[in-house]
Amino acid sequence: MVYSTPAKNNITNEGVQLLVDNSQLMVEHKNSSTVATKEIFDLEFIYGIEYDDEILSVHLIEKEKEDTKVIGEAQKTLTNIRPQDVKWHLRTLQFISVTGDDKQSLSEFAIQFQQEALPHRDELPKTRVIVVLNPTSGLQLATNYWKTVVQPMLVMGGFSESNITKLITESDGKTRALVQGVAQELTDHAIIISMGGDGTLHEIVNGLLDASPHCRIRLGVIPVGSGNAFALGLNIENVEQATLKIIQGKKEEPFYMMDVKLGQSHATANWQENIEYDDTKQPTRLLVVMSWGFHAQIVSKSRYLRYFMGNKRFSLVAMFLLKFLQQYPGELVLKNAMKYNAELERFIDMEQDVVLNDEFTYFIASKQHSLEKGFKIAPFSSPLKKEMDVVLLRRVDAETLTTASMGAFQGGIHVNSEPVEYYKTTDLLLRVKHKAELCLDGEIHDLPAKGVVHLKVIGSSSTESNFTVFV
Ligand SMILES: Nc1ncnc2c1ncn2[C@@H]1O[C@H](COP(=O)(O)OP(=O)(O)OP(=O)(O)O)[C@@H](O)[C@H]1O
Repeated sequence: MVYSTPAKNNITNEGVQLLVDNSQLMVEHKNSSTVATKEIFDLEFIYGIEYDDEILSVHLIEKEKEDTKVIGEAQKTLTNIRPQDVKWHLRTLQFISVTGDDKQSLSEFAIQFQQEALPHRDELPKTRVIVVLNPTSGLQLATNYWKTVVQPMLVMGGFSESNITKLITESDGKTRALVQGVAQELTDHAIIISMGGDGTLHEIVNGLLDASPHCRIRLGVIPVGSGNAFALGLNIENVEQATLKIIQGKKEEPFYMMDVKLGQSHATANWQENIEYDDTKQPTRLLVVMSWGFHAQIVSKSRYLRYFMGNKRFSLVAMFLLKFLQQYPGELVLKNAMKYNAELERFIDMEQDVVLNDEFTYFIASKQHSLEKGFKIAPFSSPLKKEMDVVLLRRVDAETLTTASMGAFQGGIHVNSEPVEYYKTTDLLLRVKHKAELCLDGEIHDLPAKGVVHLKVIGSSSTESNFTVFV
């Protein structure tokens, strides 16, 4: 529906015509010349609309101009190939009526405009919000983002300050128990917001599942970590956009994770049927990745560079590991698998279990398409789909692995090249020959020789749990 009103810019006093059409707000400037210039704002970027004291305020997020510095193809290396961050900022437009007679028109416009742009606005003041903030994630900007962006947006969007509780995470896995405690007291439709990276989200989701509250819980993911793979999997790239999704509440979906069990099997035949699982450990569900070999080594060796180097640390450690490239012997079983066929550009059902007994150079099982911004290692993976994606390379040299990694940084084109094997599965078993380090959602775990890792895809909404994520 199209509706409009005359108004004046509250700061410049310039006369304008406000018009909403086709999910856009148009502000037509009535200059002294006969030609009116127009500014257009998509309603999807609006997080607050107020009509107060006869002033209409429209709060929105806006993309800043991108730095257009382009690196030529030939100059691209693993250390300079990462994409630049696109910055966003908050902006407020303010309008008043032109004459006393127009007041009615402006206030009616405001009501209609709010109903269209923010249809869930009336539910927000009574909604309970728990923000779990990790001040140490990524470049340690979470606290600053909370004060300058997230909290002001939530309140302006309609949440009540008295219904928002902020919890600060604790180190060494203690956040999981903290969230478990909080989740037990939550009522239906409460929102839990993760303000951290994937490690923080991992603890929050595991804590929620431990509590298994019988009410519906809604998860908001605000990426302030280094990788932010889960947020990227939902195409959420920045703090402003993530907060907007929670306020607008347009779409919420259940998501899928990988339930992981660790064990050991010394059996020579039929080892998959003879695994001794370590039942002393708490259940663990992965939201992002299980890796072994080259990738797990990058994560392991770059752990202590987190605060100093941002994501460049991964490239630096990768360059070093490529010089001393190792192969990792093991046995892999993928059940209900599909394999990517680059020529057909689709996955093909495998009639039988995929069984590989070989030396692996690179191995990841991922629920997300990108492990960090730009690094699209499993291009068709999604947290909203029932499969995990497995990307592997066997017995390759450093040059082949470098080419594949560069392909992942170029939109995921590596999956079209011969040495890269790309599968989808719901059930995976891996037995390593030698003692190994595994990366489980960014944390390093030791596996003994003949150690087994078993991954199964599970959903966030089931008989035991019921939670969704804002998408
Ligand atoms: N208050 C705290 N002090 C020190 N460390 C903390 C604190 N709270 C959480 N941590 C640690 O932060 C780590 C998780 O960080 P998180 O994953 O959110 O950020 P990141 O590693 O920068 O991002 P990503 O996982 O997306 O790459 C965990 O190791 C956890 O123990």
